Amino acid sequence: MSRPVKGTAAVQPLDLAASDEKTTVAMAIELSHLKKSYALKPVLRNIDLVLPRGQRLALLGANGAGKTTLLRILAGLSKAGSGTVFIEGLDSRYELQEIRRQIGFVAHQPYLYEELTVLENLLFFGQLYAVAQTRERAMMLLQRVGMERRSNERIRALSRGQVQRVAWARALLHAPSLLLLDEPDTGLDQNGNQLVQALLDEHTARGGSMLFTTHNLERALSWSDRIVILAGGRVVYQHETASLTHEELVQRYQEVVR
Ligand SMILES: Nc1ncnc2c1ncn2[C@@H]1O[C@H](COP(=O)(O)OP(=O)(O)OP(=O)(O)O)[C@@H](O)[C@H]1O
Repeated sequence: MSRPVKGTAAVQPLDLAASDEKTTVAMAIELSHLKKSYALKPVLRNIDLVLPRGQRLALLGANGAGKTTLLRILAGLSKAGSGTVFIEGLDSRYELQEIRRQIGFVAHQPYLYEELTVLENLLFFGQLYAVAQTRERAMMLLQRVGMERRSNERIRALSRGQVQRVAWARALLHAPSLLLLDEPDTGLDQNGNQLVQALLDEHTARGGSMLFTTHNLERALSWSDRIVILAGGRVVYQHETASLTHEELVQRYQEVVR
C-alpha cells in the first residue's frame, strides 16, 4: 500500500515566495470529520478538532458525551468509524505504531499487568517502546512519583492511588510528546494532585502537548489553553481559556450540556 500524503499536521517549510498562502501550524492533533458508532448508535458525529503543538486542551462534557471514546481513538486503542486522525503529522490509518510512541495515555484503566511487579511492568513497556536505559529511567520516574520503594511489589497489592502513580510513570517512560489524560484529577490525594500538576508543568515546559478530560470546570480553566465541550458526540463549544471567566464557562456549559 502506498503511503498517503500527510495532512496539514506536517511541519511545512516557510516559503517566502508564497507568503500570501495560509501558513501551516504544526499540529499535535488534527481530527477531520471523525465519526464513531457502537452497534449503529452514533457516539461521535463529525468531529473536527485541532490541537497545536505545545498547547493544552480541556475536553468537557456530560457523562456519555463521548470523551473517553475520543481519547481511545486518539490513543490508537479504538478505530475511527470514518474521518481522519493525524497525531504529530502521522496518519492513524497507516502509522499507528509510530503514533503510539508519541503518546502517553493515563486513563481510568491503568494498563498495567496485575501479576507483574511495578518495575517489571515498566521494563516491559520500556522494551515495547525501545526506551534507552530503561531500568535507570524507570527507577528515576518511580522516584518522581513516590513509588521507588514499592518497585518490587505486584500491581495487585497496591492501592488505587498508588496504581495511578505507577500508571503515570508508565505513561511518561518513553518521553511522549502528547499526553492524553482521561480525568487525571480523580483518585489522587492532595499530594498526588500536586504531583500531577508538577508533572504536567514539566511536560509543557519541554514543549509537550496535552489533551485531558475533566468534570471539574475550575481544573479545566487552570490547566488548559483551550476548552472544548462535547455534547451528543459533537463539538458544541470551544473557546480560548485566557479570555474566559469561570462564570462564563459555567453559563456556557449549562447552555450546551443538558
Ligand atoms: N465499548 C462500547 N460499546 C458500546 N457502547 C459504548 C462503548 N464504549 C462507550 N459506549 C457508549 O458510548 C457513549 C459515550 O461513552 P464515553 O465513555 O465515550 O463517554 P464519556 O463522555 O467519556 O462519559 P463519562 O463522563 O461518563 O466518562 C455512551 O453512551 C456509552 O454507553
